[in-house]
Parts: sequence; C-alpha cells; structure tokens
Amino acid sequence: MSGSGPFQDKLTLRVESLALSRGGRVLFEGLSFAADPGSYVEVRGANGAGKTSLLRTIAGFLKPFAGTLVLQGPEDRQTSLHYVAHANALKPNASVASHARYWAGLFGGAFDADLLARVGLSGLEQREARTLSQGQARRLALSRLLIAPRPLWLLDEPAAALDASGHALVSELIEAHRARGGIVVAAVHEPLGPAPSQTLTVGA
Ligand SMILES: Nc1ncnc2c1ncn2[C@@H]1O[C@H](COP(=O)(O)OP(=O)(O)OP(=O)(O)O)[C@@H](O)[C@H]1O
Repeated sequence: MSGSGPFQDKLTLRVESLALSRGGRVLFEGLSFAADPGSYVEVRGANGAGKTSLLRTIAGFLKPFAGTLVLQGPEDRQTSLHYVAHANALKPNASVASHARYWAGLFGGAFDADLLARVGLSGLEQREARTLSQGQARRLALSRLLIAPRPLWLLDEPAAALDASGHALVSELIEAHRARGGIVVAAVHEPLGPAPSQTLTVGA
C-alpha cells in the first residue's frame, strides 16, 4: 500500500546491515530493510530474538552494534514517532482522562473524549488506571497514537491482552495510519491482520 495522506513524503526509514547486541551478546546481524510512507513492517522472531531491541533502536533508545539506521524526515526523531512498548507504563492512581490530557500536553496534541470512545474506553474516563483490566489498559496505551499525529508508529505486541474487537481496532488503526502515509513497524507473535508490506524475522 502506498500512502497519499498528510504523512506522504514525510519520513523514510532505511536500515542497512544492522547488528544489535545486548549484555555483550550479538542478537542478530545483517538486517536490512526500507520503509517508505504507507509501509507496514511486521517483525517476527522467537522470545528473546531481539524484536523489542530493534524497536528501541529505531526509537533511539539503544545504539546499533553495527550497521546503519537512518530516519529521514523534516522533524527530529523524537517528534516523528510514537513508541508503544510492551508495558503500558500507566500511572496507577491517574484516571483514564488524565492520562489522555497528559499525553496531549506531552505530545502536542489535543485531549478529545471522542478518541477515548474510538479505542473503546467510553464511560471509563474517570476510572483510575489501576482499576482497568489488562485489555482496557492496553487500549488506553494505544490511545496516544490518536492524540498527536506522528508519522512513525513503533508498536510492541500492540494486540497483547486485546479481545476480538481490540484486534479489529489495532488493524483499523494501522490501515488508517498507512492510508495517511504513515509507517508502522510492529513486533508480533501472530499476524495482526493488515497485509504487511514486509515481514522481518530476527534472530533466525
Ligand atoms: N537490559 C538488558 N541487558 C542484557 N540483556 C538484555 C537486556 N534487555 C534484554 N536483554 C536480552 O536481549 C535479548 C533480546 O530481548 P528482546 O526483548 O529484544 O527480545 P524479544 O524478541 O522482544 O522477545 P519477546 O518475544 O520475549 O518479547 C534477550 O535475550 C534478553 O534477555
């Protein structure tokens, strides 16, 4: 799929002969791929293969052991991407709405109760995060994707803990983002639904 929306021509990701290491051990080497606007890259691999490490490297939190990783776009890396980690990183005593307001301030977006409805959290706005189910907490973590538009989404097992409607939601979010010219790189154990433009297997 090639994007044609607001992110078209905004960002490209080029990875050449990438090698990553953690704790003095090389996880994988020789990984090359490119992602243009509208791309959806699925990252597969066994537990411990290095999927999360790859996402964290693209996000700029880890340095490659070897190779090059170039994110080319008009803005700097941190304002070009959303990284939704495996852990939801919610504040236990803060409400659903206050998380959304906090992210709106942090990411430069706007709080909008409709977006909480879009991720299936209608009626839960005043609930503290510690009282949410795992799936509801995952939906809240994903809501930040809608709060501020950013061209690159790095998603670590985004559908973890989600029910069938949650899986459909993740698919819809990814397809809509691609249609706007966004790029999605997702670490998964099972296919999410949308046909990937590329599937990478790390640590094989
Ligand atoms: N801080 C760390 N120090 C040392 N080793 C680490 C550290 N973090 C992760 N590792 C190791 O790096 C390897 C890759 O971990 P990573 O989380 O990237 O794998 P993954 O493919 O995402 O796994 P999973 O499918 O289980 O989520 C693992 O062997 C892990 O034990």
